[in-house]
Amino acid sequence: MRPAGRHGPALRGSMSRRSAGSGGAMALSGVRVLELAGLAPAPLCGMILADFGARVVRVDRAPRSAVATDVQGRGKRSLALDLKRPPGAAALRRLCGRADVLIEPFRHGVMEKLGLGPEVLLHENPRLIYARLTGFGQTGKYAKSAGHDINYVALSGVLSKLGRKGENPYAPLNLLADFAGGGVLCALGIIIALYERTISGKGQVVDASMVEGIAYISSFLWKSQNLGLWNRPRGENLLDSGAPFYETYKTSDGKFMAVGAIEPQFYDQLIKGLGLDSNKLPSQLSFSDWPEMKKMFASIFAQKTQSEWCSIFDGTDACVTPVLSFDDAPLHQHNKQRSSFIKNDQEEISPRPAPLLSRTPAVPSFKRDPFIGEHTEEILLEYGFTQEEIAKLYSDKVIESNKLKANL
Ligand SMILES: C[C@H](CCC[C@H](C)C(=O)SCCNC(=O)CCNC(=O)[C@H](O)C(C)(C)COP(=O)(O)OP(=O)(O)OC[C@H]1O[C@@H](n2cnc3c(N)ncnc32)[C@H](O)[C@@H]1OP(=O)(O)O)[C@H]1CC[C@H]2[C@@H]3[C@H](O)C[C@@H]4C[C@H](O)CC[C@]4(C)[C@H]3C[C@H](O)[C@]12C
Repeated sequence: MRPAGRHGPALRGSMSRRSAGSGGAMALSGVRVLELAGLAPAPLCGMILADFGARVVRVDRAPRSAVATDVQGRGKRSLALDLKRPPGAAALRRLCGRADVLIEPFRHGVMEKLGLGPEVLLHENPRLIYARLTGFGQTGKYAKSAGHDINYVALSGVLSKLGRKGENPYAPLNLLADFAGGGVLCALGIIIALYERTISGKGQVVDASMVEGIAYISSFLWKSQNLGLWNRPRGENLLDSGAPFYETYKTSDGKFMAVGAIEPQFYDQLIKGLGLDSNKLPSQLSFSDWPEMKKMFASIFAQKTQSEWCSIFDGTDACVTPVLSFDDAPLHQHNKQRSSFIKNDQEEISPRPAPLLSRTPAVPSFKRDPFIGEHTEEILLEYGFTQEEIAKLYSDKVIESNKLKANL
């Protein structure tokens, strides 16, 4: 269990609770999703769908792994099922027969080995959206290779653009491939396929490769190659820490300010806020002067606290904002005014689902994440299994239930 947040009730109830009902049904209400338990990308994809109303069942492994690794289980229920046992694979086929979406997070070929490939499941349920979220995609030299976020960002070409002058390329945590190019784009692919199904009545396979996902998201970098924004070495360009007006700077209290004053009219307000005279400075886009300008800005930002700089720049168009910690971000006035962060029943703070729909917004669950196997029986009954069939699956050790722990 994650440490309880240190914040008061201010964040709680800042959104209507799903159990309290929030007027209209959510956009994905009624959509049945089966998410085969994976590491990080697929869990985010499933959580996005659950936040917007889909009924997401996470299919965990039985026998249960010691540690539940899905920290993105919000709004999901858990069924523990051994897919390697034929009755377990048969049970998943039955579940898929009544589902709208299947999300599978394994490397290419695993589902086929289990007898659960698209040919089988789409034959039995032609309306199924079969989403395959992988690092390298279902084909190609690396299709059966292991990998993680950094490998995918590297193969996409994007990693070569990330990092400061003179340093190695740097992957920003596992945000770009796992989440932006993986979980989020896979969810987009599923929604697009669901929309198309309203016209054709047919499902299809979504081949979500994280390499291609992050590459696609970086289209701006590719298509702006001729604008002169990226033709200098890594760390010497406009947006990759080369420019003094697109950088972070340390303040006297050891915190940081983020500066993004790109356009001349905003840059002028930055210079004014720093107490400088633009007539005595080099031109904003004088690349050769950028290193010295950076040193000058750094020495000025070091003279005041983060709060003092906020007093100077808040409300201006200088594009200067405080670099907030995870403790501070939920409490910042702007984020509080928009309820951008929520606190669940376990006092855990996390970001509100985005984007905010005006009429059918996401209403995230505030309950704790499910224990592995917590809803096994409930789900099987809901999907048409009889008590006798469930008892047989239990006795064959194909399924596991964790109901007791949940009731403690
Ligand atoms: C979660 C934290 C953050 C990780 C993010 C990281 C940076 C990433 O990039 S995640 C993205 C990884 N890539 C993909 O998802 C692409 C597609 N998937 C794959 O390529 C592969 O799945 C793989 C490479 C990720 C893993 O390969 P693996 O060989 O393990 O699996 P597959 O080939 O896919 O086959 C799956 C097999 O499993 C069988 N299966 C599946 N479901 C069932 C079922 N229900 N019943 C029975 N069997 C099932 C299936 O049949 C396949 O079997 P075969 O292989 O025989 O065919 C993590 C960061 C740090 C981690 C923690 C840390 O490591 C310490 C602990 C270590 C401990 O071991 C676990 C707990 C930890 C706390 C650990 C927890 C988390 O992982 C982290 C926090």
